[in-house]
Amino acid sequence: MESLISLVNKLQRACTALGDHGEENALPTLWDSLPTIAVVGGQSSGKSSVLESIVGKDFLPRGSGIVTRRPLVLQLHKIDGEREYAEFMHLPRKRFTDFGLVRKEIQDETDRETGRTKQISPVPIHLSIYSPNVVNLTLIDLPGLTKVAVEGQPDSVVADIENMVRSYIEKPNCIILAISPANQDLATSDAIKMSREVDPKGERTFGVLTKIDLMDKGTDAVDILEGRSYRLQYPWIGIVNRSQADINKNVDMIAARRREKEYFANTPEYKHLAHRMGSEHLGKILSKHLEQVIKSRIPGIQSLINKTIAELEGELNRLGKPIAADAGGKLYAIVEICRIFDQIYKEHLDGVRPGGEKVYNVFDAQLPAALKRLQFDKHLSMENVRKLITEADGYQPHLIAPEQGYRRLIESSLVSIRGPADAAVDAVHAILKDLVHKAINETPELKQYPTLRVEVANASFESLERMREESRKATLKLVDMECSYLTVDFFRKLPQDIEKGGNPAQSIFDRYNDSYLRRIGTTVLAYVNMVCASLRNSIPKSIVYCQVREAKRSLLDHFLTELGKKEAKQLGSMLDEDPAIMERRAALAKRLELYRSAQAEIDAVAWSK
Ligand SMILES: Nc1nc2c(ncn2[C@@H]2O[C@H](COP(=O)(O)OP(=O)(O)OP(=O)(O)O)[C@@H](O)[C@H]2O)c(=O)[nH]1
Repeated sequence: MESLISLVNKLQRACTALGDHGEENALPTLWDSLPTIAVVGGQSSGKSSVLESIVGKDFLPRGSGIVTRRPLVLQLHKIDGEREYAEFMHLPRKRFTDFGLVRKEIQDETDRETGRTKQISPVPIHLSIYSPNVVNLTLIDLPGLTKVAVEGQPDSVVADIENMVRSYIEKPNCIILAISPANQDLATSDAIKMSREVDPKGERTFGVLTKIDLMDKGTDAVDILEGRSYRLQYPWIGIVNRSQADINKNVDMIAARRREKEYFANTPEYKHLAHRMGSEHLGKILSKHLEQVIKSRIPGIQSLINKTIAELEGELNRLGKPIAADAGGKLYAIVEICRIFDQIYKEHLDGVRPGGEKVYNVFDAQLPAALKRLQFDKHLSMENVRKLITEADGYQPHLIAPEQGYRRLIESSLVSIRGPADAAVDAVHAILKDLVHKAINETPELKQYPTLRVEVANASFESLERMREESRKATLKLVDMECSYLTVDFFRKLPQDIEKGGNPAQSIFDRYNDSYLRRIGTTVLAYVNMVCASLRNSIPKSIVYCQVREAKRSLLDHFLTELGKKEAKQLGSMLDEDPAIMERRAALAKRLELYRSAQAEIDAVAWSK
C-alpha cells in the first residue's frame, strides 16, 4: 500500500509541475480528487509543531504571534538509506540537508511574497521532504485562524484567513487535522468551528488536542480525548509538543517524542489512553486512513484520468498533427491534407454531404424556367415573321418556300438559347465554388494552416474557372451546332401545300397573307421547341461533363503537379501554423503524457489490488 500513496504523491508532484495545483483555470480535477491533509487551527494552537512531530524534523518557523502566513504544501516521501533532505518547488534541484536552512527559506519565501509585515498570502509554498523516518503523506500547513487583526494587518485579515482555510478544507477529499489547544475551552476552538462548517458529520475530521501539558493543575482532557465533549467519527488524539522553552534549548525531536510517550504512559489520567496518543501514533493513523481513502478513490481517479485523456486527445485531434521537419514529410503532409479536402469535396457532390443537389436544381428548375422566359411565340409573331422573311428574300422573293427566311427565323430564335445556356454554366460554377468553401471549412487539417488553406482555395477556384470556360465553350457550341445545321427531316415531313403561298403579283410587303405567315411561324415554333427540348437535355450533360465530372476528377491536379516542383522552404511556408496553436499542442501533448503515465501507474495499482 505504500506504493499507492507514493503513486498519489507522484501524481500530485506531476500536476504541480504542470501548474495543476487545483487553482482556477488549471486542471483542478486531478488535484482535487486526490486526498490531502490540511492542518487547521487558531493562531499558536500548535499546528506547525504537530506537523513537525509527524515529520520528525525541526524545519518550520515557530513562535508566538502570527508565524505561518502562506499555505505550506508539504509532501513527505519515505526513502531508503540514511540521508534526509528537502526540496522546494521554487528552487528546483537545490537539496537542503540542513533543516535550519529549510526553516529560513520558508521565512524568506514568505517574506518575498508578503513583505516583512504581518500580511498573509494565499500563494502556497511547495516543499518536499525525503526521509527514511517519515510515512508518505501530503500535508498542508495553513495560517492560523484569528479573531482580530493585529497592528500591520488590514481589518479583512480575519475573513481572508478564514476564506483561505475554507478553500482548502471544503474540498471533499481534504482530511482535516483540527488542532485545538487543551489549555483553551474547546467550545471556543476555531478548528472545531471551521471543520464542523465544512464537515458537519465529522467524516473527514481528526481532532488533535495539543498543549495537554499546559492545562491548569487539577484539570484534564480525558473527556475530550474519550470523545465525550465533542464526538467525532475518529478518536481524538492528544499531543504534547515541545514548549517554546524546549525549542529555545534545542531539545531535539527524538528526545521530544520520547518525552511525549513517557508523558502519556506516566500520567495516571492518560495511562489507559497512552497507546493511541502522541505524534507518532497520529502519523501512523493518518497514513492508514489515507490509504483507505485512496483505495476508495481509485475508480473515481481512474475515470477522471480516462475522461481527461479523452478530452486531451480530442483537442489534440482538433488541432491536428504537428508538421514534419523535412521536405518529404512536408510534401506528404500537404498531399494528405489535399486528399482529405478532395474527398470531402467529392462527398458533397455525391450526396454524402449536402450541397450537390443544387446542381440538379439548376437543370431541373432554373434552366427550364429560363428557356421558358425566352417566349419564342412572341419572337415568332406575325409581324416579326413577315419582317424576317421579306428581309431574307432580299430583292428576289422566294419562289416556292422561303428557305432563307426559315433559316433566319430559326437561327434568330435559337441563338437566344445561348443566354440560358450561359447562365446555367455560371450557376453550376457558383455552386461548385460554394462547395469548395464548404469543404475547406469542413477539413479540420486546413484550419491548422491558414496559408495552405488560402492556396488550396485559390487553386480550386482557378481549376473551376478553367472548367467553367471549357464548359461555356462546349455548351454554346451545342447551341451553335443547332443553328448551323437544321434537321432536314422535320421540314421534309411537313405537308407541301403549306409552303405555297404569296402572290408574286402583289407588292413585296403584302405578298404574304396572314395565314401563310402564321403557318410559317407555327412551323418554326414547332422546330425551335423541338430543338429547345433537346438542348434542355444536352446542356446539362455538357455542363456535368465539363465542370462537375472534371471537378471530381481533377480539382487539385494542377496544384499537386506544381507542388512537386517546390523547395522545402516554399512547402514550409504553406504550413505556417499559428504559433499559439503550436504551443497549445505542445502543452496538451505534455499533459497527455502525464495523464497517460498516471493512467498506466494507477491501472497497475488497481489491477494488483
Ligand atoms: N508546552 C507546549 N507548548 C506547545 C505545544 N504545542 C505548541 N506549543 C508552543 O506554542 C507555540 C505555537 O506553536 P506553533 O506550532 O508555532 O503554533 P501554530 O499554530 O503553528 O502557530 P501559527 O502558525 O502562528 O498560527 C510555540 O511556542 C510552541 O512551542 C504543546 O503541546 N505544549
